[in-house]
Amino acid sequence: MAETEFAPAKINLCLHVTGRRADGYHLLDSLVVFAGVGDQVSGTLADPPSLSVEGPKAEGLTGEGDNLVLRAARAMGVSARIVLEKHLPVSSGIGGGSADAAATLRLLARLSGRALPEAAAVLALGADVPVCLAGRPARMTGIGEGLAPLPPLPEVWLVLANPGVALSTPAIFRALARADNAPLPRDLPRLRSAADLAAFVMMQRNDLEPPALALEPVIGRVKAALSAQAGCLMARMSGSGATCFGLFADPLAAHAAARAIRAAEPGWWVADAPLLP
Ligand SMILES: C[C@@](CO)(OP(=O)(O)O)[C@H](O)COP(=O)(O)OP(=O)(O)OC[C@H]1O[C@@H](n2ccc(N)nc2=O)[C@H](O)[C@@H]1O
Ligand SMILES: Nc1ncnc2c1ncn2[C@@H]1O[C@H](COP(=O)(O)OP(=O)(O)O)[C@@H](O)[C@H]1O
Repeated sequence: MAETEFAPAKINLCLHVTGRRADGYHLLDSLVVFAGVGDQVSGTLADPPSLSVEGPKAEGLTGEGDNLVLRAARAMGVSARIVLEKHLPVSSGIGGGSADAAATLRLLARLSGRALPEAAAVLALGADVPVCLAGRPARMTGIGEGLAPLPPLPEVWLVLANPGVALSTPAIFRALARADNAPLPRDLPRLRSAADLAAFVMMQRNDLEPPALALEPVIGRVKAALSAQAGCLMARMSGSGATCFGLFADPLAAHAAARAIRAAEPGWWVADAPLLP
């Protein structure tokens, strides 16, 4: 029987780049959360393995061997017939490929009864795959292998907007002016309300935003469109872009904001969803 796993969008509420390793990978200090919008990975055990990609964002992604779903299946050593229903825009800073890889690992572990791969093999799939596999709000450090769970966060809604330009993660890291930026505060304050969370996040940064903005000035319009919506507490770019998020205390305001942006910018991908606990 086919089983399904949800692959939620990953949002970097803040992303401080604090160093660069000898191999070129960057050290990060990031608050990572997940939104109730994402892809779906379904499958059954089958030989030979196969992947079909469906859904509104399937275009541009093929069932070829370099798809992160198939790479994750190979890391599990499990042969399955898999269907990826793609809803998240590709190369957009919300970790769609990493979320798909993590969902595939969970799915195939469930179907086969096998253990998940070792931490190093999970990280080798992508720096964002460990946090996506954990699937809980976390402070992410190292290149993505350091994970500390965050204390419970307040109820908050996210509006995500992407202008339809794909940004390559390595290109954005290459364009970063300096890698030795200040980390997040050592101790995070207790965040009791959406307003507390937004006020704290607003004092932090996404160090990848300036290079992304330089390459794709439209990101400035995306952030401005989110910030201009009634009830938007703050807006910022996620990951290496170009998706930006807005934080909202009120789900109706978030929904109205998403509808308004969609109406004004029919070419953009826009979603509203709760922050997942
Ligand atoms: C920037 C972040 C922030 O969460 O998110 P996205 O923008 O991809 O969503 C991640 O670190 C991306 O993770 P992921 O997309 O899995 O990256 P990988 O495939 O491992 O790496 C792609 C390339 O990005 C660069 N890279 C990635 C991670 C990192 N900590 N330092 C880097 O310098 C390297 O050039 C690497 O070759
Ligand atoms: N299942 C997948 N979904 C999205 N991208 C994938 C997938 N498999 C491989 N990729 C490749 O991974 C790269 C990064 O994709 P993605 O995870 O969407 O970026 P980001 O982490 O910036 O949101 C793209 O070049 C894409 O072609």
